[in-house]
Amino acid sequence: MAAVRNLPLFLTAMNSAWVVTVVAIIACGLVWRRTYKAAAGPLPPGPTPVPLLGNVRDLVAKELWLVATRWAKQFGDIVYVHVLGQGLVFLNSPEATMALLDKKGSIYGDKPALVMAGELCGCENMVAFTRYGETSKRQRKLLTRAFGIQAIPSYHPLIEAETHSFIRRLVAEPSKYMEHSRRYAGGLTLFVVYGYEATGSNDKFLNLGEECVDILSNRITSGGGIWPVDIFPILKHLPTWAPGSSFKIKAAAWKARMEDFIDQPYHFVKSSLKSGNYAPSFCSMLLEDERNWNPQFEWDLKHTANSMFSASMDTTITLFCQFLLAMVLHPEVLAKAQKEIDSVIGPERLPKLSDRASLPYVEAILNETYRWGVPVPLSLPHRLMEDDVYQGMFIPRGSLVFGNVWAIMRDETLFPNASSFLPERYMEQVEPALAQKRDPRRYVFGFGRRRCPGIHLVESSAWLLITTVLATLDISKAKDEFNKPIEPKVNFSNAVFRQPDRFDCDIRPRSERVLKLLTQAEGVRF
Ligand code: HEM
Repeated sequence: MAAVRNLPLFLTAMNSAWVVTVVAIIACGLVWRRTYKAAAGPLPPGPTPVPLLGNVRDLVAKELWLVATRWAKQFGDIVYVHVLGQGLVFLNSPEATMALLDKKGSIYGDKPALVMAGELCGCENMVAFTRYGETSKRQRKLLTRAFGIQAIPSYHPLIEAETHSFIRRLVAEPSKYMEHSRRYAGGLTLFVVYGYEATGSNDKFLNLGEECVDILSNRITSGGGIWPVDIFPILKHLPTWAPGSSFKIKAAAWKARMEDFIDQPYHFVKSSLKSGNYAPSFCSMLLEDERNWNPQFEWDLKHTANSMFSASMDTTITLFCQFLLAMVLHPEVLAKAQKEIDSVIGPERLPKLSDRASLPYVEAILNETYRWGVPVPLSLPHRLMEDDVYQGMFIPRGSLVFGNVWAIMRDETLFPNASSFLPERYMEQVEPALAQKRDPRRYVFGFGRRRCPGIHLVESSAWLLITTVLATLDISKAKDEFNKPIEPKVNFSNAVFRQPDRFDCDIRPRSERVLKLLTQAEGVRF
């Protein structure tokens, strides 16, 4: 997906003679490759490519998932396109995603090699960028120990505390809901990962973390993440005085900030551990046994820990904003959920994670928020490590494979009236096999060996977040000067996350009693 966004720009920026030469070389390679591979079966169907450039013109930066889903309707479960010979495969059904990304995870578990983001900007050891192999296996092992389902209850008290702080900030400045959700996601991750409690919105690590997420999302991957040096790695050897080498100077500056963010919070945990004054966290849990303190282990730990901040920010903000939007558009759902919460929890306390089993309608809202909101509609691409064949179709090694979560979550046969927000669909009793197939968690957290390791943390934190919002706040459309409701204008400009751009809404506390409960909860840390 990343490749796609930058290519037209990239091509116009290059010297045209050079482009023609390069394209010709790639085309020869392609022709050879296709002839050679014809025996293995046809490529999966897809829109007709133009000679040499492939499907460059078919790919768009904005809401590519809509285009990919139109292809799914036209060509079926699996669609193949290519850009300058780089294959992109879209898997559009539960069956295709499970058969390939899950069941054949050992050959579909790689990630694309990005010279700029990885090697030059220092992100190559972030979990989401790590190539499949020994490093990624060691990182995943650490993540499973600290974020496996059995570890999550130890984070419950801090999830509750961060949720209450978030609601207090929302009450104080409702129009800044996006900033608050960013602060919530960052604060929760810093605490869970490093045991570091951010102080206010001008906190040093929060600021550094946000600066790095900004560098990553808005600079390194702003045009889609593919730079000329990713296509022609030889460019990395350009001296910094040479024309066209400014990317190297930028990369060096960004890398320095990334390294600060890898090192500084990690040193904080180590010195807190030495002083004996620390809050339990992902790092402290793994560092408590000093026998582990060898260079390899510490290197893995600090890079793994650092990956969590950027991985959790946009996903968490997107999920919250989708939930908020659903409540603005569906007052009947909000009212029904509040009725359930009031009857189960009553007016004397705030919700707790232990209330979960007693609130089936709230559970249905969370399910429907994942499904309707689809936070990462094309998931993140996996790189196929060996040639493969699926239903007689040949998938070349090196293809970037996307699970088209959007197409699955909008499949009318699985979800009648799929574009409507209807939590009731998750209240119906259905056969266990169908319930499993319709469970949005199977898709929205990615696939196979790269599936999101934060899922169990999100399951608790997102549930408490939406339940506490429902219990304490009224949400509705904003009003104009004539007191007429303003329809929220919804636009999705982010290329990877389906994060609604800021929209108008009205958020206010449900009652004086709620404000009192929130004040009482203040200062109760654990
Ligand atoms: C609503 C919240 C979240 C959603 C929807 C989400 C979704 C995803 C998706 C779709 C992927 C790509 C999986 C793939 O390549 O197949 C991913 C990867 C990842 N997520 Fe999450 N995520 C969320 C929150 C979090 C949180 C809170 C953390 C950490 C505390 C986290 C840590 C990661 C990491 C480290 C990866 C990279 C895994 C790898 O490549 O091996 N995520 N997530």
